[in-house]
Amino acid sequence: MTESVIHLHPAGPLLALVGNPNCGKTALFNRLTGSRQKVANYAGVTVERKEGRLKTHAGKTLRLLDLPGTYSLYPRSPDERVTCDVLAGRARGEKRPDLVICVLDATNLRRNLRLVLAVQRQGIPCVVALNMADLAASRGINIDVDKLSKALGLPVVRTIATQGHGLDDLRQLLEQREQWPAPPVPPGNEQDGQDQQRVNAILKELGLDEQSPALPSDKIDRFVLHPVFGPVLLAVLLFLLFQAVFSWAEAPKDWIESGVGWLGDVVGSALPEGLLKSLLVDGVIAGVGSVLAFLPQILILFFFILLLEESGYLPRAAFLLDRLMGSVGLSGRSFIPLLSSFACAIPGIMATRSIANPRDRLVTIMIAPLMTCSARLPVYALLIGAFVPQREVWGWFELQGLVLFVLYLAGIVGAMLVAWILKRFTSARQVRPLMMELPAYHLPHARNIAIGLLQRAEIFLKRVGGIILLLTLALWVLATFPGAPEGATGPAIQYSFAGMLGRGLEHVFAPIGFNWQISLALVPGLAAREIAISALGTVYALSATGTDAAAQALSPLIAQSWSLPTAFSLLAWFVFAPQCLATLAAVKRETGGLRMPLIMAGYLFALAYLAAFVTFRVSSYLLA
Ligand SMILES: Nc1nc2c(ncn2[C@@H]2O[C@H](COP(=O)(O)OP(=O)(O)OP(=O)(O)O)[C@@H](O)[C@H]2O)c(=O)[nH]1
Ligand SMILES: [Mg+2]
Repeated sequence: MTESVIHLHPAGPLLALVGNPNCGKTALFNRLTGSRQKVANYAGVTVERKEGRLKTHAGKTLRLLDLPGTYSLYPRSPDERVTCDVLAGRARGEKRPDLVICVLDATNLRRNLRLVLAVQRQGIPCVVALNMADLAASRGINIDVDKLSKALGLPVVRTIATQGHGLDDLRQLLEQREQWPAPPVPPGNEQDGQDQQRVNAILKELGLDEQSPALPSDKIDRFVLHPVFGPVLLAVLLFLLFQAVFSWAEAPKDWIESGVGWLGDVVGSALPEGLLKSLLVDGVIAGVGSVLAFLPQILILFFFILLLEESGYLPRAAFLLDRLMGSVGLSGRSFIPLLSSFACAIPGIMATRSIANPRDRLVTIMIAPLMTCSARLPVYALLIGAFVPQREVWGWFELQGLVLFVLYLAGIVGAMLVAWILKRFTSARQVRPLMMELPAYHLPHARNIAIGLLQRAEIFLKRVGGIILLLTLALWVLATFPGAPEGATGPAIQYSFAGMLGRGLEHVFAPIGFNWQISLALVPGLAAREIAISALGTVYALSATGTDAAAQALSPLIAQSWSLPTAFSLLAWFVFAPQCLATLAAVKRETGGLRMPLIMAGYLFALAYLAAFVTFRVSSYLLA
């Protein structure tokens, strides 16, 4: 079937930011449009085109595109392809840009200028933003803007995107269409070596052709990338992270829990016995409130992730792990997508677009959900809080943090095993050296970290107030109706739809030690992992007999009613189970079909059941 596409472009000129990875395009984009797209100190942060609007002083609106970074216009990976397609006018539903803003990293003109020449050759009007002017100056690189402008035949503006310097000049340039020059087209083509000669000539003219001196970053790297100290440092960093997730979160978590408990008491005693009270106390407060308590832990996790991202450490870690990942048929390239998956598998799966090799990309997508995403954290924290005693081992390790570390490790080891097995089934990988840029180290800006944390809190609270609330309420309805028959003895929930469903599922899950409450909570938990917690909160609140039906903290409740093997088995289940529909949808989008998400769901469920079964049996035997 042939397909015809009608392009409907919004009116007005279209501008696009183009440049090498990590030169500050998104930082500029955010400043110019007031957006809050992700900025971080490694190559390959932006992997799709993002549109923003820029208001001119005259009141006109210009559309501005932020694009993935690229080294050349010969794309090697799906993210680079996005940029090349936009420049060639091949992007779906998008016209060719009317103006390209070439963003240059002033500290590395040699590499950055080549892309400018390639863009010029596309024949699109072009202006240059000479970004990272502060870093260049601090390294003693002085660039004569007028000379550069003359040499290229293009207007050049010096900018510092992080501080907003030079943006007024840039805006002025963007506002006056008359000033957008059709670029002089350089001779030859991108690959015939002429460009490199021209770049050399330009650098010579600017007096920048000598080697740059050793940088502070290089000195730091001698330690960070050291074959022995490097991995030790990485292990220590990760280990500290998990310790902090428990020890720092303790106090704020207690506050939230007692706040939720207090609210439950107040609402419970203010309302008369009845459906409304049950809805608010058992459904909203006991259910959703039990998830809310995990906000501090999530923020601490993200605090560390943001620090790693902003400092420039991430690509170094990728470098350190390249060998290790090579042994299971992956490369260090997969490290950043996998690490992003600790936040959430979806951006992780998107980030695989920067992997050039299609097979590596697919394998990385398939194992990304095994990385412990932040939605698992509440589940782990709940069970660890309930079953693992708070005490120190070997002097100063918190046992709870240690168990959490082991759970994260289990996910990683599982992922590596799966990658290794997939290697057996797919054609051999050509071994290529890892080519990855190591950006200069930055001290993370407190403001950026604060904004990042606020965004995370917002995402979490929106989830709590959105899908988690919705599904918990749906569960409350199912667990409340139909009511108990005359003369019933047990709590009403046993006679409800949810009770019946739970009892039915219990047959499936009994071999791995799950009771009917857990089996039931896993159903809404398919949509998102934390919902299993709010569902347990509601189910236990509704199961509570007697008069003290006020919202009780979930943790002591399950500590009383579950056996230790059941808790371990549920943890093992959550390490593997694909309890997240949004991830499967993302896999469908990125692989272009239902095949991969179905295979993924199948293998993950099988693995989860197996792991939970073994865990349950072995721990029951050992603890008997
Ligand atoms: N010192 C300094 N840092 C900057 C400047 N502009 C951006 N940065 C930092 O450089 C890093 C990369 O910025 P991004 O905006 O994410 O870069 P990008 O070009 O969008 O990168 P990709 O999306 O990976 O292609 C971040 O850590 C920014 O904070 C600047 O002018 N000066
Ligand atoms: Mg970007």
